[in-house]
Amino acid sequence: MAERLMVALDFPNAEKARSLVASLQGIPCYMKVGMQLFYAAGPDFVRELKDKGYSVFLDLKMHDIPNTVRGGADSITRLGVDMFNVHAAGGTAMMRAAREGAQEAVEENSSLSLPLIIAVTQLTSTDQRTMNEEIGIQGSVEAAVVRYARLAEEAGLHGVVASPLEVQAIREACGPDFRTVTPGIRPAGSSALDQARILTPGQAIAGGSSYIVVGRPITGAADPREAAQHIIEEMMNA
Ligand SMILES: O=C(O)c1cc(=O)[nH]c(=O)n1[C@@H]1O[C@H](COP(=O)(O)O)[C@@H](O)[C@H]1O
Repeated sequence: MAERLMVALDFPNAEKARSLVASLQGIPCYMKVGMQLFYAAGPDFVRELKDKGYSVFLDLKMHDIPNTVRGGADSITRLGVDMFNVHAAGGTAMMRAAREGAQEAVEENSSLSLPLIIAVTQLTSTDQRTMNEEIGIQGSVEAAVVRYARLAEEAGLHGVVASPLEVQAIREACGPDFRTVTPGIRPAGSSALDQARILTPGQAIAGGSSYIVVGRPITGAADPREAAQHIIEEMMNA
């Protein structure tokens, strides 16, 4: 079950991230490297995690013209990561380009395997009002997420990032093999902070999430190891 927990290493430097990783030693969770850590510590830290045996999700949320995303996906795949993401809002041509870039890297290097390529739908910090009034997408968040999920599937991607609240609708639209990666996870009693569409770890797993992404409830805990173990227990009992 711990393999379905992705810990978001949102830290300003390698030293702080390394210390959190050390505190979780022996727990076979996925490690997620996002913009803050990657822009500071770069590819070397990703390789360090791979050398330690971790599965790595490189969360850089690419959103650019297809040619640029194809190149980005090629470079990311050469780092040997297990998963990376792009924004579904970039459209199917961009998502296809991400897949092609990753495939080209694998074809040129037989030691690599194709990473899971995942499309971000609506950020879990976005609520209904923001989506309708600011972003300008009408209808429910669930409908918008499902529409993006269908586009991602059509483009040959392996799954989506969404809130656990939308997992059932995504599964109905895209089937059981299509991965759902769900941030917006808050253990009972912990603060939502900037997240808008949240569920507990147990609710997310019971609802069918393939992976749950957890950052501050672990990284900001007084005892991160205990917090992670608690979450894994809750996942197992779900
Ligand atoms: O792609 C992501 O990982 C992501 C997408 C999304 O819609 N919402 C979201 O919170 N995330 C990431 O998931 C993590 C959630 O962290 P916490 O809110 O601290 O648990 C952060 O690293 C976010 O960048």
